Amino acid sequence: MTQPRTIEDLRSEIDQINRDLLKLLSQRAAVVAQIGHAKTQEGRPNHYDPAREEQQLRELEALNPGPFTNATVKSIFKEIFKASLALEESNDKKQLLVSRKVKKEDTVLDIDGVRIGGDAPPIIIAGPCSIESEEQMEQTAEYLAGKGVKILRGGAYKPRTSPYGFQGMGVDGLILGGRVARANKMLFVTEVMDTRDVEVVAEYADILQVGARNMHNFALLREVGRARRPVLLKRGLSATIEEWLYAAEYILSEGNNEVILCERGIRTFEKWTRNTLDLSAVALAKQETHLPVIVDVTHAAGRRDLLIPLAKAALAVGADGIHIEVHPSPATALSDNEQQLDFAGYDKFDEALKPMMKVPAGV
Ligand SMILES: C=C(O[C@@H]1C=C(C(=O)O)C=C[C@H]1O)C(=O)O
Repeated sequence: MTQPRTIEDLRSEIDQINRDLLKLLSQRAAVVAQIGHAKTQEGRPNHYDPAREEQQLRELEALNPGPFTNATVKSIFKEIFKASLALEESNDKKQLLVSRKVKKEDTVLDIDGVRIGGDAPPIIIAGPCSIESEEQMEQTAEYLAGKGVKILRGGAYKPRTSPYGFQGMGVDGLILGGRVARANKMLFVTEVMDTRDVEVVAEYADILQVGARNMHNFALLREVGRARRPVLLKRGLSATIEEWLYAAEYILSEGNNEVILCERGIRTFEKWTRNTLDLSAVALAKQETHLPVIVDVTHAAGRRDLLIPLAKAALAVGADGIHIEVHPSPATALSDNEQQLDFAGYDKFDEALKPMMKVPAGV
């Protein structure tokens, strides 16, 4: 008669089984990583394959010798699949061109001597929401240049909620914006909304803006990725940080490394501000990527009284610059009346921000 085995003895057998299981799990993970790599090479954006998982679960069910129920076996393997998928995706992320894991040092843009990102002092991008007239653009550019602003903004193509709202001056606006910026030794940034316009916008603008509503327009992202102009990429209204960074990846993957990320507030349940400024996204984007990150305080707040505190907060968390709308007469502006600053308002903004503008961002 054999003696019943002691608990200690049985536990040491379990310990050995654990070691074997761990070895097998690690072997499995190594194979999963290879599959993940192959998927990335094939350009498959989605690593999750529910059909493949389902097939494995069916086979395991058929083979299950017990004593665990099928439901238990399935839930254990589902955990393994989940961990495997996470592994595949994190390996994949390590290879993202936007990632600090790929490029440790900050990307510093130098656009005709205007430096953005890294150790450069924070920059201001300012100008009206829409380009409306010669007088409006000349007055604004002259005023802002006098304040030391190096980058003039102004929309020639406007993504308006209503198709009947003012849609922008189009090519005439581009010509005007470019000319006025140059006359005041400024750079000109303007939004491009359509792949068909990238070429003409790039002809007149120094920086191409992809707006929040187009952050998921992958054809446009690829097209600006092929343009030889830096790109200002706004975060989408409801985009996660990950989606925003993937949008930037589209641009870099086409060979254009000059991307400035712009947080502009996201849609939340809050009604007292137009959007909710997500400062953690700024800090995270700085941490996860090597790209310059700026904050559009105008669209984040949607109201003038918050522009100064939000801009200060943005710089405090490491933003490389601020984007703000300024108009000679906001009350008569063709868009965004509630949120653009007039010149007196900008004087106050400039004064309030001055102490934070000299030091490099991110300290
Ligand atoms: C490893 C793969 O990727 C994922 C992980 C799976 C797994 O761990 O078995 C199965 C399907 C995918 O969701 C694969 O597609 O085979």
